[in-house]
Amino acid sequence: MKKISLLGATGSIGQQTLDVIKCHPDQFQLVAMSFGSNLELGRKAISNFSPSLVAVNDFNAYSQLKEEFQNITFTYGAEGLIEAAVISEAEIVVNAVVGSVGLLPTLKAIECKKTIALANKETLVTAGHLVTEHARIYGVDLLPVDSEHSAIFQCLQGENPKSLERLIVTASGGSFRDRKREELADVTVDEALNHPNWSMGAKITIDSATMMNKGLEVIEAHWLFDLPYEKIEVLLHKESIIHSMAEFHDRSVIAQLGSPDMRVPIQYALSYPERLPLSSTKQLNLWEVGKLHFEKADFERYRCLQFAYDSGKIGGTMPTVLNAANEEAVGAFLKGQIAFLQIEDLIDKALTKHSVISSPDLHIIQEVDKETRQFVQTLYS
Ligand SMILES: NC(=O)C1=CN([C@@H]2O[C@H](COP(=O)(O)OP(=O)(O)OC[C@H]3O[C@@H](n4cnc5c(N)ncnc54)[C@H](OP(=O)(O)O)[C@@H]3O)[C@@H](O)[C@H]2O)C=CC1
Ligand SMILES: CC(=O)[C@@H](O)[C@H](O)COP(=O)(O)O
Ligand SMILES: [Mn+2]
Repeated sequence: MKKISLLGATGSIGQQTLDVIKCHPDQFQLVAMSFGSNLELGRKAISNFSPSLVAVNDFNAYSQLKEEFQNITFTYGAEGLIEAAVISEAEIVVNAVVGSVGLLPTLKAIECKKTIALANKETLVTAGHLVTEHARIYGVDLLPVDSEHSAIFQCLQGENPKSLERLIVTASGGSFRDRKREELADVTVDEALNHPNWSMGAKITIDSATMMNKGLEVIEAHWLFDLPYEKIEVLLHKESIIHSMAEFHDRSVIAQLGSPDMRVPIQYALSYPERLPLSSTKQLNLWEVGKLHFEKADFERYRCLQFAYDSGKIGGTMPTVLNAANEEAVGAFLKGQIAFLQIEDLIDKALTKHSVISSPDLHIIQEVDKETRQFVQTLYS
């Protein structure tokens, strides 16, 4: 029985993780969970899984639940999130919170030698060098949940990492893939939230529409698979059937395919190195799909992709700025405070202003994250 602590239980990945746990009660047990403020889903998860510890970010939600479930331990705020990440009963921590708030609990969980099933890509973007170094020092596995990285991880099983030549990360193109840049000036939040293939949380869906999601994933791949940016390519593939590919030095290319369903990579991270059945996911019949399409990524159409490659290559605090500026700009767009194309402009301004600091420690990362958010806020408020 693998005992799991789930950070971000009320989100899109969190809910699908609970679904996987429910399908395999003989394999997985939820011992702790965290969420932000979604009382309804939080309450439901507590009733269904009876974890021994629940961390709630919102104080009112925490107070209410504490009254309702008197045999469960509740904790709240940023400290609470860390308590859930380090709980001694858990051997695996699924990090499914959104944003760089996921960094500290990841580092603390690694220090407690938990296996990390990582959905929260912002953690690796903002401080990939710290997280991977920590994992190496403490001898902890960082298992990818993100579909592209899980695909690559699956393609690499049994292979010698030295023979890996190139990673090909596929991209759906997001909500506006059939529109030209000139047609994006007045797009609405609802239109941007309408992803063609995946049902996901709001922030990642907007990232997918700007293609920042793919940029973040390139940086995530750099850290997870230890490859230089020159060997990581993005390929537009609108069906999201091939989840990514690995090319080896004999020019063999191995791909992982499947119907788009995040429960597959979530379950693989939880069951690794085994595979478990997942009969509720749709079987892939390529005759039903008919054709698969591929296109070269266009860096002028998708400026965020260029920002991400540039920041990743510069390294140091630049990816921290990229991530923090993006989180702020996407948050402002979702609240109707800026237009869609301003997301790119705000990120561009934050990157241009920043003087990079190399090999930053945690304190510097946190300071740069905070300063970047404050700077971006001055640009639209
Ligand atoms: N959704 C997907 O299919 C995929 C997601 N990912 C990545 O996984 C991560 C999660 O994405 P997704 O599930 O879509 O996001 P959601 O927005 O759906 O869920 C985020 C979760 O984090 C919680 N949360 C938000 N802010 C805080 C905070 N300050 N402190 C504690 N908890 C907080 C939310 O709680 P509440 O809602 O209760 O406030 C919720 O449980 C992201 O990094 C994303 O990029 C990667 C691949 C695919
Ligand atoms: C499901 C998943 O892993 C997302 O990150 C997905 O890849 C988003 O789709 P895009 O390819 O449109 O960014
Ligand atoms: Mn992805």
